[in-house]
Amino acid sequence: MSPATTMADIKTIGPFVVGVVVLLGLARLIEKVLGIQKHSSEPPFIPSKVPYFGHLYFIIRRGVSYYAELTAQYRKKIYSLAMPGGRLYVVNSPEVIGAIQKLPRVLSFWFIEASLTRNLGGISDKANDILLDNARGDKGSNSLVIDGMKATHQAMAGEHLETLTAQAIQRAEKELRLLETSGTENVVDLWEWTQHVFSMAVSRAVYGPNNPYEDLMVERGLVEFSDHTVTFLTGLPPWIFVRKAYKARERIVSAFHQFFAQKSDEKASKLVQVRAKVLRDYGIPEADVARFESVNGFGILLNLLPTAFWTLFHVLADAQLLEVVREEAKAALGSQKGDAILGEAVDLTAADRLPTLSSILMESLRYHTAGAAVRMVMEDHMLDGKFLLKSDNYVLIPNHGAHFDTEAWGANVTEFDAYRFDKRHGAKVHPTAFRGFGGGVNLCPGRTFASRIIVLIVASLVQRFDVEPITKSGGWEDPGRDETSMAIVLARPREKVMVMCTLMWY
Ligand code: HEM
Repeated sequence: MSPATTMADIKTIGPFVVGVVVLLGLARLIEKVLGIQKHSSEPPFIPSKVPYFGHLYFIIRRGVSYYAELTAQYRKKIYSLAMPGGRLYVVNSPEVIGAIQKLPRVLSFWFIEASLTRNLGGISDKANDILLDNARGDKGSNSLVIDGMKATHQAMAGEHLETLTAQAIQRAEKELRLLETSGTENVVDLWEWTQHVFSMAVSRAVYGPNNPYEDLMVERGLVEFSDHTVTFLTGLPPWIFVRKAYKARERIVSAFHQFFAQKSDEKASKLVQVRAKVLRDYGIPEADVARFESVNGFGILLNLLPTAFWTLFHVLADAQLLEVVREEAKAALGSQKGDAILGEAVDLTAADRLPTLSSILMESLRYHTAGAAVRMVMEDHMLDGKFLLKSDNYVLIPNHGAHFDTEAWGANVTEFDAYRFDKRHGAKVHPTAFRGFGGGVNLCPGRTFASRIIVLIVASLVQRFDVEPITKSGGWEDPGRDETSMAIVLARPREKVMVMCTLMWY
């Protein structure tokens, strides 16, 4: 290197280095003045290269992969990250998750659900005050969120579950028939198709004959809206920062305004009726009832769609597995041409006789996990007598930690094992290591409904169609994972999967 080049380098790099040193010094000073007071009993604090702002910066830039990296590097069951305004406790071990699940009121999900609805749904101040009243649980055991959850669990069980399942598969059957009648060979984008079929099936079952999601703009609008969840939650005006998503939300809200104004809820499922009743009993203004329902779309649809996609993809992409599933489907639904039709006559208990498909569904949830559960610490608490959690901070449970824990899942934890959840293959599932449907009191009330319709619809599809990939290699190719959505617990496919569907019976 010549002396001239060295001088030039020093001239350019010099001010940069000075700038970095000044910024680091400033950050250290800010940390000293504004930083949190750490307690020795709190979970160990992970250092950051950049004081005060470092962890926050990497969380915003890298999302869940940042926690995965820290977990691999420090190997802690639970650790703390100091950040502006507080700390984040990150949990990685099924054992600690078990302790957290026993404390739903101290480590609350319901409080978070109540706090987020204002910005997400754009509800009025009056509705927000009612929603937050006793959300901390210090005025007895009733609140809008808790009573709404109780009603939801009841409306998703027993005879209501049967009705929901029957209506969902009948609506899916319409889409399968469309595929049958639009030619013997059809080119389909598998992710687009799966989203449409399952969105129609679930929303028809939930909202009845006047289902607002039958409008394609409303159906697609939910994804546009949910993809900008984080911006909505910041409280920044969405009509300026995420205009398209804001318009999509308002379109959904307006569709639900019309839905309730026309009393379509009276023809909808028990779930819609009881949720609207709880809101009205608590005095929520009618205009806000539609806004609450626009956010409910997140819970009933967004996780279900990628679960259905990955279940279908793994069955189709493995010829041996496909044969096993076809045999199973024949035995469960019947072997005659008409038996795989999901009409009124279909026996819903067939869903319980599809163990390989059910195992593939669960393994899809484990393997493609991308999200995290969040809890608010409502009061200072010594977790399991070992770790002090300070009030008004968040606990984060990135599902990846539990789903890829070698102690819980064994040496093949990084492989997709279709039979991992199949009891006939000796499956023994660790009670808190599987987070696909959450756990404890916050266990997903829609899990049986979602699992049943996915296995029944996939079973019917593979009995009626040959599905071949359209790729250069001619074989199935992994579409990769899109983990950008903060609203869901598993990844969506990153690349398109184009397929040719050929009807088998004609
Ligand atoms: C494959 C589809 C689904 C998946 C993977 C899924 C996943 C989950 C997960 C992981 C949680 C726990 C969240 C946490 O603990 O932080 C949850 C809770 C919930 N899910 Fe689902 N869900 C699915 C379908 C549904 C459906 C169809 C409904 C419709 C009723 C639903 C309604 C709910 C509700 C209301 C909760 C909150 C429960 C509570 O806080 O007590 N889910 N779901």
